[in-house]
Amino acid sequence: MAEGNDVFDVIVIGAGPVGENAAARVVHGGLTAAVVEERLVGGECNYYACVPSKALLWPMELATEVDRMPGLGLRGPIEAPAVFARRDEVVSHFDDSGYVNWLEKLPATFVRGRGRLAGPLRVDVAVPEGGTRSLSARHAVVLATGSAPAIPDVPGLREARPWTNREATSTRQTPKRLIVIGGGPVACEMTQALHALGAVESTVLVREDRLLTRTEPFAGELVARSLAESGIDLRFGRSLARVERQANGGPVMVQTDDGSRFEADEILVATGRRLGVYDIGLETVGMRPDGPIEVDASMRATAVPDGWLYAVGDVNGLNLLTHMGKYQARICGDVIAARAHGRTDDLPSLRDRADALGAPQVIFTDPQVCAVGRTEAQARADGFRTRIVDHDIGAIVGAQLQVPGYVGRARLVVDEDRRVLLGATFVGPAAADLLHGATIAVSAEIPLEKLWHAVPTFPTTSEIWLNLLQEYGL
Ligand SMILES: Cc1cc2nc3c(=O)[nH]c(=O)nc-3n(C[C@H](O)[C@H](O)[C@H](O)COP(=O)(O)OP(=O)(O)OC[C@H]3O[C@@H](n4cnc5c(N)ncnc54)[C@H](O)[C@@H]3O)c2cc1C
Ligand SMILES: NC(=O)c1ccc[n+]([C@@H]2O[C@H](COP(=O)([O-])OP(=O)(O)OC[C@H]3O[C@@H](n4cnc5c(N)ncnc54)[C@H](O)[C@@H]3O)[C@@H](O)[C@H]2O)c1
Repeated sequence: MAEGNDVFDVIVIGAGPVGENAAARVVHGGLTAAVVEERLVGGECNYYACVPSKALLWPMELATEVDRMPGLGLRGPIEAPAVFARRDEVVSHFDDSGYVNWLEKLPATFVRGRGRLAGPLRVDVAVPEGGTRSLSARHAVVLATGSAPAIPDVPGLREARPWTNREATSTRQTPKRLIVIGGGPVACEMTQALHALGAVESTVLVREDRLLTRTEPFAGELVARSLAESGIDLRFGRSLARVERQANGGPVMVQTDDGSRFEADEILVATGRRLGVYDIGLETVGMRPDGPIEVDASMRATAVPDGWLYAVGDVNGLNLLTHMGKYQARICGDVIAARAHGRTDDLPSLRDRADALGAPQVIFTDPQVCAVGRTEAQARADGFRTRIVDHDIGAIVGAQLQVPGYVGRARLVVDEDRRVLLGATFVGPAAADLLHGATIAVSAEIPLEKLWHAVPTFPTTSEIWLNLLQEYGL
């Protein structure tokens, strides 16, 4: 291979949180790296997903908590312009120069443009000034191309220029009448945020018969109850038949398969993700863009001979969550460095265990939905002899002190043969604080008899652990 300025040990395509972390670990491991990004360094997560959505949600959550506490209370509605201004701050006003500096200081070489594989260990970058910059890698190419919003193929939907997470999280104005399509985390979080910020007439059209279908059924039920109590109109079992909006703008009309019609100022499509496998040159290395990039536990793409291609984050479809992608990126960067230096590459820390155990996730609705590991249904489907332990979080003194009238529920999924936790779910206000204990218990497979000695403090909500273990029979 010809050596020159554009030859690096490793090339990372995509500089979302996951690509950035892969590059940092590669450099930390003593290798050189180039990072290619066509849009903003920081990725969907930092500008149009996790970070801005939470900036829009926190005020709603705080306001709700304050309103629940006797003696306090919100005076007047949330001031949407102030919330949008703070959102703009946390997304650095959509300026990625801070992240670019961080990358360059690693040090890594930053290349702005669209990257495409151009055969083994080669990447062509279509640069903004026109033309192509050809890069070569000595050891590995890492795909961290993430995902983009998926828009279902419904007559008139694209022509109606719907909002996706990108418009919803970056808006500076709230539509008064909003229709949301989908019942997953994006639909639930963004409906609540926008409703609190002025979308007074919000309607959610859900294809299934419940919200958040990947979580325990009671999680979707509690979130649905909360949405309905705040005045959000939830319609289950509805599929889109047709969407219409005049070419020159105006209201949008949605017809569902049962013939019902809904009208709103804006429609938000929250129907999942299109993985970043298209137009990235997969065919030049014998692959096809027909699904997630399948990887082994060291994040190496299984379809490519000689093991030089890796895929981390949303693009491998394992768990579409920032913290899981970053975990994979740490493994991937360290494995690449170990292999390049001829060091042992099969240490336990160099293999992905967490994805298969079940990723921890917090859905930042009110109530929060916090889960790790398997649900009851998943555990049974996977053939475990399973026992379920449920408890009302509202029965815990600490929970009632913190949130008067606390409504919430917790569930442990126990593997009866090994007496370890397969999963845990906590739903309720501020329940996120309970999750990491569960994540440790599930990932370390701590026997319940040992967990019994992890004494929760009084009076905190963590005493739910004591009640759950007592309920189990300890
Ligand atoms: C509204 C919303 C809220 C979310 N909230 C949370 C949350 O609270 N917590 C959580 O853990 N997860 C959350 N997620 C999921 C999270 O955003 C993703 O899991 C995360 O962004 C994945 O990171 P990534 O780096 O793999 O991909 P991305 O963030 O999508 O970044 C990929 C990057 O690659 C670039 N790219 C793609 N193709 C190319 C190419 N060919 N050449 C050059 N560059 C390219 C893109 O421009 C992009 O910058 C949320 C998602 C949404 C939509
Ligand atoms: N706090 C968090 O951790 C957080 C927040 C937001 C998103 N995320 C992650 O981002 C990813 C994307 O979230 P999402 O909510 O967009 O996707 P999702 O796949 O979780 O949910 C999509 C929803 O849209 C529905 N749907 C799909 N196609 C449809 C169609 N053609 N017509 C009508 N409905 C349709 C599905 O039935 C489902 O209810 C997920 O993996 C999610 O976990 C995480």
